[in-house]
Parts: sequence; structure tokens; C-alpha cells
Amino acid sequence: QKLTFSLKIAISSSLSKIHLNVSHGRLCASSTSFSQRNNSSSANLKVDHDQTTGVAVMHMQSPPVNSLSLDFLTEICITLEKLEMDKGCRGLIITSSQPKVFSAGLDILEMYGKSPERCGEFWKAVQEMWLKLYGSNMVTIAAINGSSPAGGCLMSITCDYRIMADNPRYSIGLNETMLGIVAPFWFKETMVNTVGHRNTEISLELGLLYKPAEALNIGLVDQLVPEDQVLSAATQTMTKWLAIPEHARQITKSMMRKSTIEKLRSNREADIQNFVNFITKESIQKSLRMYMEMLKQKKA
Ligand SMILES: CCCCCCCCC/C=C/C(=O)SCCNC(=O)CCNC(=O)[C@H](O)C(C)(C)COP(=O)(O)OP(=O)(O)OC[C@H]1O[C@@H](n2cnc3c(N)ncnc32)[C@H](O)[C@@H]1OP(=O)(O)O
Repeated sequence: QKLTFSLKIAISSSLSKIHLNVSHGRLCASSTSFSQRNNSSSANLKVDHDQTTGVAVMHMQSPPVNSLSLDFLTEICITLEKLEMDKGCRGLIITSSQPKVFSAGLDILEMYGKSPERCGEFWKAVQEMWLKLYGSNMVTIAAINGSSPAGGCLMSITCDYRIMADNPRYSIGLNETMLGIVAPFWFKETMVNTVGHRNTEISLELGLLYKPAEALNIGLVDQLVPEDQVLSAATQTMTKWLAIPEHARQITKSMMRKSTIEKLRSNREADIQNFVNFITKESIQKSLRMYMEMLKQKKA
């Protein structure tokens, strides 16, 4: 068996000591005296990358509700690509900086009144985000510190592990049918891979949104913690996951997810066409309009 050693030397003028150590088959160079942070921000994302632990925390900060617009999805994909390529990043925690909401899911305005070309571009970006996250070599943890409907739930279940704030005002689930739309096969399969066929069937047909305790009960999330401990619990869990021999964990993850990923990879164009045909239908546009009106009325 071939062992791959990656020599990670973080060069910084402020660091005088670099120590070599071997950890789970990885030869690492790390500082023992300082924690090196590499923080970056784009318009709607803040990434704190701790070079010492190899863990990046991606804070979504797209007001008001982190809805996934084409621009926001593009930003997320670029960030994921950079982190994936960075040998110094082994773990990713995704969380929200917006109060009460992890992500409201796909931006409904991207699916309403838009040209077929634009809808196609949007859907390609949704696919891209899913492919990058579900197929990531990094350990990925969703620190769900607010509501997480539809695409927000999808984002969460693409991660390896989910920790949710134990606040009954929050909910999570694939509620697409409540909008009069249908969760595509790869949303469905990610859900099946998480909570099993029967739970998915009930959940998707009824468009259920689960309170944290219910979500824990069906295995949609893995752990509930008090709201102010979501990030610290995610960091603790990350340490445990990163202690597993890396190549073995990565191959196992790939084995578990490969067939679902391949199904989309080999059908991307058809899936885009399917989405565009579906979403531009007059009846579907009407359902989306009614749903948006309902959201506004709820507010009034
Ligand atoms: C065959 C298969 C083919 C393929 C078939 C097609 C497949 C498509 C798959 C779709 C996947 C999706 O994710 S569809 C998206 C589903 N998402 C949802 O149902 C979530 C809807 N939102 C909510 O429930 C709530 O907003 C929630 C997130 C809990 C936050 O509640 P709050 O009270 O804090 O905030 P609100 O006042 O409701 O919202 C603040 C503002 O944000 C707006 N807003 C909220 N969610 C939004 C969203 N997703 N997109 C845009 N805008 C949104 C509201 O309208 C408000 O706008 P102003 O009034 O202007 O301030």
C-alpha cells in the first residue's frame, strides 16, 4: 500500500520554529507556538482558516436569509474549490452569520420570471455546489445555527456530520412540495443516504420541516446542542474526525457516495434541461408566486 506523505510547511516570518511530526500517515510541519490564521472574505462569505489545525470555518453572510442566488452559489463554489486545492485545509465547518437562519435554500427569485438560459445557468451552479460538497475530500460539518429549509437542508446533508442548535423555533427539511415543486433525484438520494428510504418518502411527499428534536429522531441531524455551542461542538467533532487515518476515511467516503455522484455527473445536461422545462411552466411559476406572497403575508 502506498503511503502519501504531504509536507505542509507554512512559512511565516513571525514563526521561528517549525516542527515536523508524523500523524496518521501524514508528515506535517506545524508550529507549536502560534496558531496561524488565514482569513479571507468575499462579498457574502467569511472564511477563517486555521492553518495549524487545518480547519476552515465558512460563515455565510448573505442577508437577509442566506438564500442561494446564482452570485452566492458562485462565491461558495469558488471558495470550496480553493479550500479543496489547499493541502493545508483538511476540514470545513459551514455555518451562518445571519440571525435565526442557516440558509433559506435556493433563492426563489432566481426561479421566478427568469429566462430559460438564466434558469439553466442557475441550476448548473446548484449542481456544482452539490458536487463539490458531496464529493469533498475534506471532512465537512454543518453547524446549523438556524432554520434550514430545502436547499439549506440539502447543503447540510451533503456534509459528513450535522450539529444543530436546539431551538424549537428552527426547522430543517426538504419542503419543496410545499412550494409546488419537486426535489430532484439527487436531492432525494442525498436524503435517502442520510435518513433512509421510508423517512425520505414521507418527508418529501409531505414537504416536512422538522423541529430539531424530530430531526435528531430520524437522523436528519446527528447532534443537538445549545445555540451558543454550535460552533464549539462542531470544532470538537472535527478534531475527532481528523484523527482518523485520512486516506482510509476519504476512500470510505467516496465509496459511500460515488454512485449518487456519478448519476448526476453523467446526467448533468439532461438534469438542467429537466429543471428548465419544469420551472418555466406557467403552473409552476404560479405556485412560486403564491408561495412568495404567502411568505410576505406571514410577515405582515
Ligand atoms: C422534476 C424535478 C425538476 C426540478 C424541480 C425544481 C427543484 C427546485 C428545488 C428547490 C429548492 C429550494 O431550496 S426552494 C427554496 C425553499 N425555501 C423556503 O421554502 C424557505 C422560505 N423562507 C422561510 O421559510 C423563511 O423566510 C425563513 C428562512 C424561515 C426565515 O424566516 P424569517 O421570519 O426570519 O424571515 P422572512 O421575513 O420570512 O424572510 C426575510 C426575507 O427573505 C425572503 N426570503 C426568504 N426565503 C427566501 C428564499 N428562499 N428565496 C428568496 N427570498 C427569500 C422573504 O421573502 C423576505 O423578503 P422581504 O419580505 O422582501 O423582506
